[in-house]
Amino acid sequence: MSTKLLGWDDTIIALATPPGVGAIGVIRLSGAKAIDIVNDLFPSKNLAAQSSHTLHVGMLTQNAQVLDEVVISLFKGPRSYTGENVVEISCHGSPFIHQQVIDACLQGGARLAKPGEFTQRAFLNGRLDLTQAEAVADLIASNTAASHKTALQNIRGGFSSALRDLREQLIQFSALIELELDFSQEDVEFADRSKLKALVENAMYQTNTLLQSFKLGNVIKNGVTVAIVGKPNAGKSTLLNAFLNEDRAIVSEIPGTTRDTIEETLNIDGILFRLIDTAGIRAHTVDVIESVGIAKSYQKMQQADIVIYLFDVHEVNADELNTISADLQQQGLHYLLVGNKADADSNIKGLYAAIPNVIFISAKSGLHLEVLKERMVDLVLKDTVQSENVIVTNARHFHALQEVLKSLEDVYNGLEQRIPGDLLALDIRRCLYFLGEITGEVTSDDQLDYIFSKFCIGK
Ligand SMILES: Nc1nc2c(c(=O)[nH]1)N(C=O)[C@@H](CNc1ccc(C(=O)N[C@@H](CCC(=O)O)C(=O)O)cc1)CN2
Ligand SMILES: Nc1nc2c(ncn2[C@@H]2O[C@H](COP(=O)(O)OP(=O)(O)OP(=O)(O)O)[C@@H](O)[C@H]2O)c(=O)[nH]1
Ligand SMILES: [K+]
Ligand SMILES: [Mg+2]
Repeated sequence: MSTKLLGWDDTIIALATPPGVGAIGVIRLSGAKAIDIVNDLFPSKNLAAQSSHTLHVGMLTQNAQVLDEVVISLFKGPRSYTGENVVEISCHGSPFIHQQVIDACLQGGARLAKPGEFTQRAFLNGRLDLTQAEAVADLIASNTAASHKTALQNIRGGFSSALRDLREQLIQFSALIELELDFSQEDVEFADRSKLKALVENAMYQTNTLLQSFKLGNVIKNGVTVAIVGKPNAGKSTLLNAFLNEDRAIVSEIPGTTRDTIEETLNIDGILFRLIDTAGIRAHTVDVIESVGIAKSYQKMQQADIVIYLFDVHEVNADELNTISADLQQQGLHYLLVGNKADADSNIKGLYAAIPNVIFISAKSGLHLEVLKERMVDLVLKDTVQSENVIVTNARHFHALQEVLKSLEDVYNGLEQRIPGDLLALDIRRCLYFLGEITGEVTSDDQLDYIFSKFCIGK
């Protein structure tokens, strides 16, 4: 594996716990000199002589000056997270102490770790494959039970093993083709082409399943943006507040109350919705700030995964609603038409007959809010594959899998057209190459640096 990385032999150091005051702060070192560097600051014991996975309490001391009373954890390579010597220093939770301890180690020969560098080393030492390393970053960023679950599943190698299955099928295919190539002089078709076809079809099916899981994966990882749009006074801000169960946005009977967009998150059934309350849209306004706000409403609407078009049931007729509906549809938006203020006596029945998909609510009283939530979840899950299996959550993996599928299609077409085995072997190799790109078997240093740079420092 790559050893060209600059500073690969260095011993690195970083604060592993969040900066700022906590009860305890953990400073982590990894590298060949980690134990020696800390040992020089730890007079009460010879750490180099201690076994791996042991704890040691004592004073951390530099130039006869005590820095802190600490607990030292020893992990001797290769039995550690990174596969190198790892030492963790648990200090008292003062940023001042952390800085002093880190400075003392820097003077002893360590250097500050780059973001993700501990995990990068774990990867380079074969402790994790790339999908598992990326899942570590996802786990840290996870903010719903679902995103936590998929990240943890991927750290344990769920996605890797799905790829391994795929890989084995392709290798089996290659082997059959190679066999044929060995006998090519005799001009025989050794490999049973219908068997080959079945193998490729199965691989295509598996790749497709993984690709289709990405839509759900993306939802799980990044959430769903929901723009609440409509005319002034439709009750958009009231609806946002009802969703959040708090007075987040200003509500008033004055049209044009909301000027700028307001964004808040809401977890419904494990899906993270990013709700955006927008300025009410009206055709004619002389107010400059309001018209800027309206422009922004349109922009948020275009970018949203889901649009809630909210209207006051007393202020709209069926014709107008049909026009609005057609307009949203034409823009290719996923939208829900929601009639608000259905609490008071109203013309609901007429509207309902006109447009059966309308959801009637009262944002003010909370009437049918649960129905709306259900419809939002339905809309998200509508075209997603429900699966207990592996879910692709990473755009990099998704794009590589698309390349895998393309190569498989080439193989399939090649079989149909009875192209020679050596050409088929090339397509298969390309396929294996893209699979290897996902797990990190074939990657450039630049690509790795890019992936790990998105981690936080100390990870
Ligand atoms: N204190 C601490 N907690 C942590 C981490 C860490 O680095 N330090 N981790 C960092 O993400 C996670 C745990 N990951 C780890 C993975 C492997 C090993 C390790 O020492 N593995 C050895 C020994 C196993 C054994 O003896 O049972 C090995 O696999 O050989 C340690 C932590 C979460 N909690
Ligand atoms: N009766 C009734 N009144 C409501 C309901 N929802 C909102 N309102 C009232 O409608 C008025 C406008 O509500 P807002 O939430 O400020 O409306 P908005 O769509 O955010 O308005 P702008 O920000 O100005 O575009 C307020 O007086 C609310 O109390 C409802 O379900 N029933
Ligand atoms: K208003
Ligand atoms: Mg408002």
